[in-house]
Amino acid sequence: MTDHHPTPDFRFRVDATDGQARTGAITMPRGVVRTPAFMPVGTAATVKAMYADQVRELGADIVLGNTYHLMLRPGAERMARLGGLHHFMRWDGPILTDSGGFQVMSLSALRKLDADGVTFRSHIDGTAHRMSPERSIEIQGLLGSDIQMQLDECVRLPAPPEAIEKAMRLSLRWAERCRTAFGEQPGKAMFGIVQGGDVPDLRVASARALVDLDLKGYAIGGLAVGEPQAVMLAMIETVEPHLPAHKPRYLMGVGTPDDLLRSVERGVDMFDCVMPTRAGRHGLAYTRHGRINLRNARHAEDTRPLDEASACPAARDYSRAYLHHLVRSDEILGMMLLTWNNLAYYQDLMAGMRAAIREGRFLTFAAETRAGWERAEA
Ligand SMILES: CO[C@@H]1O[C@H](CNc2nc3cc4c(=O)[nH]c(N)nc4cc3[nH]2)[C@H]2OC(C)(C)O[C@@H]12
Repeated sequence: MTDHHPTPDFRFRVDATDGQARTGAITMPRGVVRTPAFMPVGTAATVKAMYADQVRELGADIVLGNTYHLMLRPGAERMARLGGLHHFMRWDGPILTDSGGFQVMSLSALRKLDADGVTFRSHIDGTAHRMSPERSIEIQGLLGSDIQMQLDECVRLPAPPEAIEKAMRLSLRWAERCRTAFGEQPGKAMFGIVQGGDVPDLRVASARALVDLDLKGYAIGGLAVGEPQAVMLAMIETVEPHLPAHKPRYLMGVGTPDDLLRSVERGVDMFDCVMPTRAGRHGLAYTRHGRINLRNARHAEDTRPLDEASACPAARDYSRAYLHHLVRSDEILGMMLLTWNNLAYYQDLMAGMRAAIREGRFLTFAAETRAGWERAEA
């Protein structure tokens, strides 16, 4: 496989395909993102319970930050005065930032959306804030983001088709305004976000209109909001043929290990999800043998590690009995070790997919991976 090095501009290369699955890399000044890629979520300038060095060592090339959280605390202008998000959190690789619209609608109180943006009150201290497409891009620039997301409106499903269409068209207008505000930034990218809910015609219209804007990458939004996996997969299948093969596809907020396998199979290149980190904090371990709830009493005297074959110390060097004890005791180390294990498992899964696609055995890899989850624990 051709090795990849950072490049002065933003470039995406597909090295191999297997069916619709692709593997390659995004190269940019701050580093190389091997695809398919999973981005650990670093919402408030930290991947919760992890040191940035650990996140890098377990194989993550890029992390996600959130405009909504960082504009409220510590503040976009303050972050710029402090040298930007990379310096602040000691992450020197690429960072992708979400634009804030989704988080405003899912986290803030008293929000009002209009044609020019969204007005809302902070969930932290109740202060009033205004976010327009231009302000969202300005904030992402102040943070120093390498891949900036357009401001969009994500409608919660189920919703009437008229509401879905209205939000999709607003998001298209905001995509144009974000592209204008972003301008030309050679080593960086602004991605559009395909909306359209669960209405195929609206999904296609959204994708085609965004492709006409000739953006550097395309996200599929409006999913992973509680809809059945079959609906999510159907929307990927609907949108994928209308997205250019030579640009990255990013499925926002996804997902479980099974979601990742099925979405990569359908041509998705990038993912982010709070699942591995959030589950780790709640005592849940993702492993090759499936998901294990360490709170369960059956682990109380189990001296085996989570996975003796793992390169991750959290998976290899600690007994399930100890992890059970930490979780039952609400010890901070329990959250740390299970977060570490989960992120390492997710990165191992992505690395396994990349190799399998290169070797033309993706479907076999997927089947073997699922079989490993089914094999009931001894
Ligand atoms: C497993 O954690 C829950 O699953 C949701 C992740 N699902 C998700 N879908 C998304 C869609 C969009 C979008 O359309 N546009 C923009 N800009 N960003 C988005 C971000 C998204 N993340 C989390 O969101 C809640 C709060 C529902 O719980 C988490």
